[in-house]
Amino acid sequence: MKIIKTQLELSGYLESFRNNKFKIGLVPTMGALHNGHLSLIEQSKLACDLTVVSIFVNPTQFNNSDDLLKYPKPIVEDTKMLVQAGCDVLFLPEVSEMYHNHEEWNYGVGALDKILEGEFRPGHYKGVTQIVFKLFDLVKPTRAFFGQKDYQQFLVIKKMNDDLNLGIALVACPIIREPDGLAMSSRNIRLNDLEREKALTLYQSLLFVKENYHRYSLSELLEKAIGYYQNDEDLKLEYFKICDQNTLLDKQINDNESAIALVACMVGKTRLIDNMMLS
Ligand SMILES: Nc1ncnc2c1ncn2[C@@H]1O[C@H](COP(=O)(O)OP(=O)(O)OP(=O)(O)O)[C@@H](O)[C@H]1O
Ligand SMILES: CC(C)(CO)[C@@H](O)C(=O)[O-]
Ligand code: BAL
Repeated sequence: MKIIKTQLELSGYLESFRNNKFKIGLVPTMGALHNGHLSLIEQSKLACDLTVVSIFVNPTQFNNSDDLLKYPKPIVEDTKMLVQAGCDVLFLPEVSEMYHNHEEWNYGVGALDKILEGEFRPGHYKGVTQIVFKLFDLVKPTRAFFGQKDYQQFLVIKKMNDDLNLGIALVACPIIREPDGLAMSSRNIRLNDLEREKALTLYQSLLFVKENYHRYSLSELLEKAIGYYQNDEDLKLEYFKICDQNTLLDKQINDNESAIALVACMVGKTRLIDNMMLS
């Protein structure tokens, strides 16, 4: 595996592959890799001739400085995992390599920026689109692979890809879970044993809503789902919503048309998100 730290070296390295019409797959990550990330790499290796994984803890998408400071950075373990997974190129830039001072980014994310993650993490998607645009522009991938765990992020990136005619095939990959159902996340390692148990509430409440989607009205479903989080001081629910899969606007009726339940919750000091398709 080739490890590259500068944009100049990466674009130079990729040029001959591009000229030879190699299909390039890009898997953008923030590191602290787990099986969720590896599943994206696997998909890229199946569909592309060369797989580039980026590890970059992007400061502009963090609205909480403590969250940024505490973000895990186990680069030695990550590198080993990437070699084992058959990654071809690891792009590992410093912050100063990706940003210069007083840089502006004015792509408007629109309505998706005001709801759910956009509401609770102001400026988050501005930072995500800023870095993903840079990575797309640099790597010029044929395909880019993202996890459905960050479902709203996928819709935001899809919109940018369409709005700016970037022409990249975007692939949404299923959520990889621990055996008990907890969605894998780099932030899970911050949970203590008790919090790890309580974190399962996200999966359990989503599963309840999926299994009972046609049994109760939407308001009853939401009330029962929110009930999972009540009376526990370690769980601070930010939102539990049942939305249309395309717009992420609240569903009005529980029909069979593209519904998704999404949740964000603080478990102790760790913020977790999860979601589940309902139809
Ligand atoms: N459990 C998972 N299954 C599938 N894809 C995942 C999973 N977790 C993360 N991903 C995807 O991996 C890519 C990189 O995500 P990232 O590096 O932020 O990892 P993460 O585990 O989501 O970390 P965190 O949620 O703590 O920020 C994203 O496209 C994300 O959606
Ligand atoms: C897409 C991404 C790598 C951009 O920093 C990040 O938001 C993530 O890991 O999901
Ligand atoms: N996987 C989303 C990255 C973030 O939480 O900032």
